[in-house]
Amino acid sequence: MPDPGPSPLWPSLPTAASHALTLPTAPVVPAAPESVPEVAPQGVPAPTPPPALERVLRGPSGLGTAGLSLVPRLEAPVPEKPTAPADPAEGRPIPGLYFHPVPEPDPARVAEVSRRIKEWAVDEVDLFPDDWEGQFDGFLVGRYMVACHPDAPTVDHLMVATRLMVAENAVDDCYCEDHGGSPVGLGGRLLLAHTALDPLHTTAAYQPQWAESLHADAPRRAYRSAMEYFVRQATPSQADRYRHDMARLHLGYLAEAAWAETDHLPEVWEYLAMRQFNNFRPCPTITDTVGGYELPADLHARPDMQRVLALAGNASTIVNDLYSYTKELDSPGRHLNLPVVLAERESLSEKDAYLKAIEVHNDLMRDFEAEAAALAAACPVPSVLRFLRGVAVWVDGNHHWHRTNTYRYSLPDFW
Ligand SMILES: CC(C)=CCC/C(C)=C(\C)COP(=O)(O)OP(=O)(O)O
Ligand SMILES: [Mg+2]
Repeated sequence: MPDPGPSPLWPSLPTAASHALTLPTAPVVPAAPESVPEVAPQGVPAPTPPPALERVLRGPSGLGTAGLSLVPRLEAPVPEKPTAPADPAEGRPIPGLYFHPVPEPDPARVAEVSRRIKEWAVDEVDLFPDDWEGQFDGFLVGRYMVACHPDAPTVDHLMVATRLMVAENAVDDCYCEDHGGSPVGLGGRLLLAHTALDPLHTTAAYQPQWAESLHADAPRRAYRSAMEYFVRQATPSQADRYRHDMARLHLGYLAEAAWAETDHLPEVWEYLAMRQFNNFRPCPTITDTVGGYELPADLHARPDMQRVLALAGNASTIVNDLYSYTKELDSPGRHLNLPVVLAERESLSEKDAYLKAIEVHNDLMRDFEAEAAALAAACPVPSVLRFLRGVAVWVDGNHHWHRTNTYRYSLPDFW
């Protein structure tokens, strides 16, 4: 595959902030956070931006602003042939995948987030039994979140994203997948867990039983606590956005489970529709909360913004399908992912299906970048620009984590 050349989104756009700095492109608007309810259990090429827009995207220039020149979004070296990584622990990128490398996440921040998240998991929510500790550590969530949110102003902001990420994975593992999960009865479990995010409002007689239920298992304890921290940092509309995205996620889990129960093999487009919901979307869409500012609700709701977010989530999620392919082949039963569905539905060899899935991913990435650039040009509001950049950096950080998490993922032997 030819080198993709400069990023079509914003050629040398600074994307990652030193945490000592505030991004200059959008004022940090610390809007009033949503209050915690008392009863809640406490809990291809895109258009080139015009010069003025490009200046905003790049941040300041001129004398004295060098320190504000944030880490650039690096270009993707796309190797024709796999190359052995300098350090085998770093993993290697999927040959032919279109992605942007990111700078190594700040090790001091990674260490602090890792320390604090373990403390939260063990002491605050009793997340896992002792024998799952290795898997918790191997998930490397501190590195993941620092890579995805380089503009977070403080470690506290990073922790908001990190707790949610851990909680989301706890629900997926314990309710849906290989830590006791099952499609049977999933709807009931997910709905009750969803009330940890979107509280039940009922009569005084029934409220206490509901509040108590949120402590009944690790996924609910994690959702309840992570959401409580989140709403302290988020505005009401940011919290509402997150609840909507999580409802989408749970709908996706349910479709996947229903198909597993009836042994239904979806068409490729049907699989892609399910995966648009069973998707990383709730993670990049909190980038403004984690960055300490707000993308106003009416700008978030714009159809062109919604399309950008769906494409970003879809590209990020197909990255997971590609990097987790061998792990999922080794898991019991048939685990759906894009290469598996392509192989079955389009009668392709495993290798050709995997290569086609890479192309699907690359098309999604390019569409995401083109649509984001078009939106930036059409609506050059500072919070929109910063948000789009935050989403793009999240996509890149997500790829970085998948590539480098060799504890969890390994590539198939297709090259
Ligand atoms: C963090 C978050 C919102 C996760 C929701 C859904 C999810 C776990 C993924 C999109 C990752 O996919 P998958 O379940 O296939 O994960 P692994 O391949 O097991 O890492
Ligand atoms: Mg997967």
